[in-house]
Amino acid sequence: MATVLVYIDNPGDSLHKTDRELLTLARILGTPAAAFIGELSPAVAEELGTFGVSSVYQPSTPGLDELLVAGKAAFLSAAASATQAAAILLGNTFEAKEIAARTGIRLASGVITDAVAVSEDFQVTKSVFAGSYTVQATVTSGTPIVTVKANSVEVQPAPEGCVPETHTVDVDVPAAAARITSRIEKAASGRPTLDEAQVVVAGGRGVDGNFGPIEDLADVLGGAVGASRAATDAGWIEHAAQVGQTGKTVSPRLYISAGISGAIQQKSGMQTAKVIVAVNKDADAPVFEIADFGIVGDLSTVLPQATEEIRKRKG
Ligand SMILES: Cc1cc2nc3c(=O)[nH]c(=O)nc-3n(C[C@H](O)[C@H](O)[C@H](O)COP(=O)(O)OP(=O)(O)OC[C@H]3O[C@@H](n4cnc5c(N)ncnc54)[C@H](O)[C@@H]3O)c2cc1C
Repeated sequence: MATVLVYIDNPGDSLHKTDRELLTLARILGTPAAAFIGELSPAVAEELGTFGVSSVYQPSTPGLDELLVAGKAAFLSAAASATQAAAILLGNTFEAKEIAARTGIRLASGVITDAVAVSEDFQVTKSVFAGSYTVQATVTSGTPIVTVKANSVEVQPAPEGCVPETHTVDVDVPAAAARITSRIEKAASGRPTLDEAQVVVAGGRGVDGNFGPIEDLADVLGGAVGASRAATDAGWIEHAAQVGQTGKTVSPRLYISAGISGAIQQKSGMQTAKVIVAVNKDADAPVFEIADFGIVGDLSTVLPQATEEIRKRKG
C-alpha cells in the first residue's frame, strides 16, 4: 500500500487530537508514516504505533523550530521524497497551510486546503467561495498535499499496533530562512484551542461588549470561545478568536452562534460545523438560514438559561 505521510509538529508528551485524526485518515488511505518535528518521547512513539505508524522520519538538523516555516517545509519535502509518499496530510492551521504551500512549491505538487473529507482515490471534499459551494477537488500534478480541518475524521486506532522505527532525513535548510529571536508564551486559558475544539460558542456584536455568557456556556460544554469580526474589531476579545474569512476556519461538532448576524464572511469560517445553533433576537437574521436549531431571543437571557440547565443535568 502507498505511504501516506502525516506532518506532526511538536506534540509534546501526547499526540494532539488533530494528529490522531490525520493518522486515522492516513491509515484509511494507505500506510501511515510520520514526518515528525520535535522531541519524540517514548509515550508518543508508542501512541504512533497504536495508529499503525511503522516509520517515523525526523530531520537531521536540530533546531528547525527556530526557523519559522521555511525549515519545516524543507524537512517535509525531503521526508516526502525519502518515503516516496503518495500523499501528504497536514492540519489546517495558518502555519500548516503555509508549510503545505512551500512544500508544494518544492515538490512541484498541488495543494488543497480546508479539506473536510478525503476519499481513497485522494478526491478531496471542501467548501469554496466563502462556503457557498461544496466541491470535490483532485490534485493533478505531483504528490497530493492536503490540509484537513479538525473534527473531519473519527479517531480510530489501527486494529493491530506496531513499534515504529525512526529514520533520519537530511534537510537542506535555506540559508535565508527567517529565524525566531524571542518567544512569549501565551497564558493557558484551560479551554481547547479554537481550531481543534469539538464545541465552539461564538459571540458577535450582539454581546455588546460582554463575553461572560459566551464564556460560561463554552466552559460548561468544554468548548472554545469564538467571535465575529465585529466583536474582535471592537476589541471585546482577541483577534485570535475571530472565525471567518479573515479569521479561523473551524469545523466543530457543535457551533453555537450568539448575537451574530451570519454575514457570508462569518459563515465561510463555520459553515462545515456538524450542528449549528443560532441565538439571535432578529428572526430574519441570515444566520438562521444555515442553522440546524434557531432560538429567537436575547442572548443575555437565553445563554445563561442554557448554561444553568446543562450544569444541572451534568449534576
Ligand atoms: C473582506 C472582509 C472580510 C471579513 N472577514 C470576516 C471574518 O473573518 N469574520 C466575521 O465574522 N466577519 C468578517 N467580516 C465582516 C462581516 O461582513 C460582518 O460585518 C460581521 O461578521 C458582522 O459581525 P456580527 O454578525 O457580530 O455583527 P452584526 O452584523 O452587527 O450583527 C449583530 C447581530 O446580533 C444580533 N443581536 C443584537 N443584540 C442581540 C442580543 N442581545 N441577543 C441576540 N442577538 C442580538 C442582531 O440581531 C444582529 O443579527 C469581513 C468583511 C469583509 C469585507
